[in-house]
Amino acid sequence: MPTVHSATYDLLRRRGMTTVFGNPGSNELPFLKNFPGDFRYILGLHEGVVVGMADGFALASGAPALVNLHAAAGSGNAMGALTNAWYSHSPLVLTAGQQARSMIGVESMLANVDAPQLPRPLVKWSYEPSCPEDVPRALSQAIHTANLPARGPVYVSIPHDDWGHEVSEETALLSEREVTSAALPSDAQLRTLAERLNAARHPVLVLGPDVDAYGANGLAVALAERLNAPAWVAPSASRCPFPTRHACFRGVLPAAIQGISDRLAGHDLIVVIGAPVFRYHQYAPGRYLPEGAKLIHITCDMQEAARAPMGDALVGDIYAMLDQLVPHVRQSGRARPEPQAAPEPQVDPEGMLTPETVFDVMNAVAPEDAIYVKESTSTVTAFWERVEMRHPGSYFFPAAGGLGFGLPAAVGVQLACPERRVIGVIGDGSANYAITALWSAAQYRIPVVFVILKNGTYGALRWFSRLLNAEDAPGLDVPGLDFCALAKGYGVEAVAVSARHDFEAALQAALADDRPRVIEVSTTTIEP
Ligand SMILES: Cc1ncc(Cn2c(C)c(CCOP(=O)(O)OP(=O)(O)O)sc2=O)c(N)n1
Ligand SMILES: [Ca+2]
Repeated sequence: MPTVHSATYDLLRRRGMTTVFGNPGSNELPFLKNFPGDFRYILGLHEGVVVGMADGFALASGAPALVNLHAAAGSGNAMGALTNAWYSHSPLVLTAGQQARSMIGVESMLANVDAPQLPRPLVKWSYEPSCPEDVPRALSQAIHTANLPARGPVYVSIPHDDWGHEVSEETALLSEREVTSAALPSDAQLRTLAERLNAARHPVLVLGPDVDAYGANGLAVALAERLNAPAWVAPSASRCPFPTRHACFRGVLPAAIQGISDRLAGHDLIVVIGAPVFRYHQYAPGRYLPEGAKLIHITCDMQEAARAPMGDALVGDIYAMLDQLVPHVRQSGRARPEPQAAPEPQVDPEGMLTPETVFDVMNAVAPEDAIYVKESTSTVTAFWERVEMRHPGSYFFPAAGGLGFGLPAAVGVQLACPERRVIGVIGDGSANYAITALWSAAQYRIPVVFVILKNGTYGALRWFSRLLNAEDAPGLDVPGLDFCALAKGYGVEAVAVSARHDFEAALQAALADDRPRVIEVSTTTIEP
């Protein structure tokens, strides 16, 4: 007779979920025993690293990823990383070991009291099966829930004395299921949408992370070229949905209400695709829309559509909708937008580099299909201006701004995409939230190039402190960090540089290596 243990591994195998990201406790050992030879376990030394690696892996592979955490304390450590996974529509299946069923009520050690409540509201679904026999079905429901639109993380708490229980032969039916969605508007809805685009005098596209997640970058280019319209990236960009040297490309919108209206002034139709409307950040009240503008929102997420403060919305599969829409959009007679001018090189002060120079060198040296995992908050604008990104899946940034994403997500992305090189571009503040990811990179020989921009401060907070008139706030500097010593302590070779040619040589050497490397670059601080 099959058991909960054998049925679960059969189900995971059938779904291709044979990589387990985890950090174990005693509650997890009955799940991990007799670990099948065709599975691999990627250990993270902190649950924030575990979920960050799984998040990068799921976002880059486009498939659900399995996470196995320790009960309450482990799941609690993962909540920061879950904020990003929730907003990036990351299909993570989090499992957490629970105390034995008879020991939960007395709240013995390692009991996850009221377990399904713990990860909310950062999961689509959260559950603890009412009996051992229901565990395989619950995991099947978790996998399909994570993967159906809008995709997102789910959580299943499993008592450790369930794994040996026998289950019915019928459980095998779970592994045969195919559950897919085909959310397409009606022909009439698509034609109405096309007519609005064809009638617009000055349309503009605002493209978000779900264009990249659905692999619809090429369709976004086709739409922009049909319309001869400028294409902005939606604010707080967590992915790159459009080639950044295309003539229509205009950069990333500011994350401020009035700032967006100012940038889009003069357009009569704003078409937002694959992003919420909008992921504002700094509080800068103003008009939601420029004078005379209407907004249409195309999204895979009904919550995004429902909560927007203005405009019309259409919910469906981003790729399928654009694929059906583009042929109905007439070729515009407007002139194609002019490409943006390349930014001027910066002059570096003695003994350090400007982030702009770092990015100019990175753009010159890195492979054209490199993948960037970014988490240096004050250098985002300079990065998008100077580093060219052409292909889908080229950029990942924490979708909720929850730091501690960059280092582990870079490891997960590289694990998912061994054929491309991953470069982590991490601030010296952010690097500390999940620094133990370096250990996992070393242990599993995952050749990420970690570039740590060392400006000795929380640069973005310096800017915010001026905006919020709190310049005397304490705790905004991070002096005295030695990332070479830290990296070596976790088994990763590292070098510190402060001159252009040294950084260039170090980056070339790191890209030629099949082991992870850290490059600590002394940089100035720039105003975001
Ligand atoms: C988990 C967590 N803690 C604290 C913050 C607050 N925070 C912090 C601490 C920032 C500074 C990051 O500094 P950095 O060195 O990584 O990058 P820059 O110097 O380029 O800003 S930006 C920001 O929002 C956060 N976003 N997430
Ligand atoms: Ca910094």
